[in-house]
Amino acid sequence: MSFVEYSETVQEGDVAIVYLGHESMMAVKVQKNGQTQTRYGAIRHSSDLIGKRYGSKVTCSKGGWVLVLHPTPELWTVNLPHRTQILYTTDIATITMMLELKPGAVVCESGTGSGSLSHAILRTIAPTGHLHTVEFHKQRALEVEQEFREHRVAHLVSVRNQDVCLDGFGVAGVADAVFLDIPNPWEAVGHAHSAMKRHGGRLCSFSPCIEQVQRTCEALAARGFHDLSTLEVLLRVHDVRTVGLPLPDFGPDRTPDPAQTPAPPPAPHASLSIKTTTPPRSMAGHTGYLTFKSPFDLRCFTLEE
Ligand SMILES: C[S@@+](CC[C@H](N)C(=O)[O-])C[C@H]1O[C@@H](n2cnc3c(N)ncnc32)[C@H](O)[C@@H]1O
Repeated sequence: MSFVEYSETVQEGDVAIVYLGHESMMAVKVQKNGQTQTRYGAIRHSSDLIGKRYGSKVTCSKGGWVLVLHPTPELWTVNLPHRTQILYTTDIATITMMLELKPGAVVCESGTGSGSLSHAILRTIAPTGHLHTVEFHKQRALEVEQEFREHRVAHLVSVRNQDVCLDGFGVAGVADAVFLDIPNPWEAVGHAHSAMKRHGGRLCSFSPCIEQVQRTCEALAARGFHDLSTLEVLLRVHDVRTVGLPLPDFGPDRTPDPAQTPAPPPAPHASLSIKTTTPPRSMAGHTGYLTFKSPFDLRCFTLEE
């Protein structure tokens, strides 16, 4: 198992996702003689997991069953141990698209936080790209490094335990894209500029507050970044369902019938069954503003030296 390569069967040392239901999953480190308790009873790793195909149903000790799933960055995002606030898949998808991430890309990121975005970046830039990620909290940097090893993506990422505003990303002139998720991104704009390839690249900064966005835009403009755009991603998921629509009753048919037979009475409570969608009654609200050096700029831009 690796987060960037699919395997057919569960092996000792894998991180598998145990799926009890859409709202109930957990990441499990598969260990010889290990056990995991669920509300359906225990799962014994040696007999119930190791050697089973990913996607299999596994029966727990109390008779209920769960599914054992191959990990993906999306499943990791909803199951990872939270050490910080994290980015979720709706924002991550937009960031990936707007930064034009693809296999082989070199990306700089700070802060690493809980590694939610990092895993999605790694899956996208594998097998030949590289992520340089900077986290100034020592324990968080160590823990995420350990996870990258366990998820077998460590060869694609360098974790640096330093302050990105003071010490930058530790690389110069290599990045196709830079991503910032720190409280004071305007202080890291100069280092983002130095990390990028000389012929340019893409930048995104995530901030929850509009005052942070304003300061970041000022710093970006002062550094020669142009065509800035800020967007907010709000997802509305509509419910697709079947509804019954009552048919109107227009009374008996009064057109003359040549056969003089009385018109049949309308069917009582006639209704039509159709598929339709209903908008959500509530939805996830604001997460943050994403400020980009806009990819809609068709000119090839050159960073000012
Ligand atoms: C909100 S979290 C990032 C979450 C991450 N994007 C994710 O999806 O898991 C912000 C992280 O930035 C780190 N941080 C804040 N300022 C920093 C700086 N100047 N240099 C490096 N890391 C910094 C914090 O320690 C924290 O772990």
